[in-house]
Amino acid sequence: MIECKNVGKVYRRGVVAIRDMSFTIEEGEFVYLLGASGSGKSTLLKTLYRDEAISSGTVMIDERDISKIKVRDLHKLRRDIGIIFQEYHLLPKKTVYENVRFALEILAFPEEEMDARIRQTLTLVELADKADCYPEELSGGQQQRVAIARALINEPRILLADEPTGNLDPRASMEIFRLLMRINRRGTTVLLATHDQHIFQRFHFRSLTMSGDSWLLMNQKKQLVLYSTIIRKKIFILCRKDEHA
Ligand SMILES: Nc1ncnc2c1ncn2[C@@H]1O[C@H](COP(=O)(O)OP(=O)(O)OP(=O)(O)O)[C@@H](O)[C@H]1O
Repeated sequence: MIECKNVGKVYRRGVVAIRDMSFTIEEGEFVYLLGASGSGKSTLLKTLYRDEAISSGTVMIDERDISKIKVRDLHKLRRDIGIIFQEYHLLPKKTVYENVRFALEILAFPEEEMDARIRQTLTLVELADKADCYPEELSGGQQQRVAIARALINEPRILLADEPTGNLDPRASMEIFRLLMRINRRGTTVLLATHDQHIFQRFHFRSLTMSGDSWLLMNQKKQLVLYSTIIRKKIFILCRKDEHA
């Protein structure tokens, strides 16, 4: 479970990226963070990964206050969290297989179990047949899937996805969204930051309407499937497990 209480983040020069944000995300949820450019989505994901320290409030992950984790113990937190970005950050001189293997080497994963784990993960992201290719031989969507495989290789309980489709065309984006949903159905909590509201239409949601302080999203049976709260003009949308199309 992820619990943020009154979280604030102020960068140098006094730039306020997050102001007094509170929410809870249960294990296994699929959470969309929808918001305009500059609304603080990336900052929020970075604070959950402890890549950025928060300025105020508390972030608890599985009842651990992550601000209190010592730098030398950060790897323990990050073992439970995978992260992907708009850019794929693959090693260009390593094959798909080697890129994913490298992540396991860093984690000092048992050598004898590596091959099975890598093959299994490449199968999950539907890249088993590309194991020997180099990144430059892959499409953008395929490169992102390598990045996803690398992020999932240690079977983290949480996957943070920061605009993973930002460089992709609609079709490749759709494949990535579907893959993230599949990963979520296997039990991984997914936080997806995007400013792409069209994904909801593409996933056959019926309407996204404004009601008072909240956005409501109905499916084709007019059931409420998403809700959101507007936090200081920033849109924050939660989608509960198994409720997406
Ligand atoms: N390292 C940094 N130093 C100073 N200010 C920063 C830093 N990173 C982000 N900001 C500022 O914090 C605010 C939120 O930025 P952030 O990148 O979190 O937004 P975002 O919602 O992810 O935007 P986008 O959709 O464009 O990626 C912006 O005003 C940005 O300029």
